[in-house]
Amino acid sequence: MEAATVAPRLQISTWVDSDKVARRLRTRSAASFSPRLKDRNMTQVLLPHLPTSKVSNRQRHVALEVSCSYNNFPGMMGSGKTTVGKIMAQALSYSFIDSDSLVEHDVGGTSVAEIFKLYGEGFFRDKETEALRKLSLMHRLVVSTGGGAVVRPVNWKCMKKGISVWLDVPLEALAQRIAAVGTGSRPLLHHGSGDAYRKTYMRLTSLFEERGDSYANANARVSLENIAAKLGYRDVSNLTPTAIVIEALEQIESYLKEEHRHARITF
Ligand SMILES: Nc1ncnc2c1ncn2[C@@H]1O[C@H](COP(=O)(O)OP(=O)(O)OP(=O)(O)O)[C@@H](O)[C@H]1O
Ligand SMILES: O=C(O)C1=C[C@@H](O)[C@@H](O)[C@H](O)C1
Repeated sequence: MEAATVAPRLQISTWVDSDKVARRLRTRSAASFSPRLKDRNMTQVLLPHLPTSKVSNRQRHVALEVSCSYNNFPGMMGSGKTTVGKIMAQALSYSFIDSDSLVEHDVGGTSVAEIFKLYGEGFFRDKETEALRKLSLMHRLVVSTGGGAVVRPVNWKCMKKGISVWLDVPLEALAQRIAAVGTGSRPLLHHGSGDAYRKTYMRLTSLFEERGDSYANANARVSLENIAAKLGYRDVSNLTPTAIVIEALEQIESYLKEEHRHARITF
């Protein structure tokens, strides 16, 4: 379903008890949600405006009907697409899938690193395009796309069948996360010797120079630096995945509102 056809279904401005939602968020570690209108393939998400501690008791919340049935997360390696995507899927009562895992499955359970080694990057990219095409036909799904999926325009045709949300994480934070777990499973980073953080940071910098413009094609952008600034944190490493999911839902809501406004002007 094209996002533009989804926009007119957006509903906003529901008032709920902020403390209750904050309590639920703390205990469930995911955005508070209540499945609704299942027959129409919709889910209502209660979305608190952050930070809850800095606003009055009876605070405005947004009820967002996400009637688009396919969301996807492009972003650099290690940006948290899997972590954030799984929580988002749980919040929406959608399924979650990682496009790299689908490629691995389609190549007989061969890991991405092995696929690169045995058949080369071109073969992997073709399989990735095939996987994204299959996924774009599915419903009620959140997808974590491979970090390099954004470079092929044909992949965007698939990703734009739903709403794409770019997880924008500072390269320093990415390099720290990746260096901490090692680069063995990431063939494009697994080169050379020396300090793991520095090597990873340099490689990520050159990949981002090539791809930055492509990530910006996404319908919405979630900047960890912006969330940290809103919450008064100095460092993005203090952000919980739940806070990132909430920001992602807010950005989707803004995107849909803008699409709705645009559709009303056009028609
Ligand atoms: N908000 C966060 N703060 C700190 N670490 C995080 C956060 N989100 C994810 N991580 C960690 O970063 C690493 C990468 O996360 P994840 O696998 O979700 O990223 P990804 O974008 O799916 O990566 P890839 O594209 O390489 O598969 C994991 O070790 C995860 O625990
Ligand atoms: O950024 C990339 O090009 C990649 C990211 C991973 O998700 C895998 O898709 C693969 O390692 C390539």
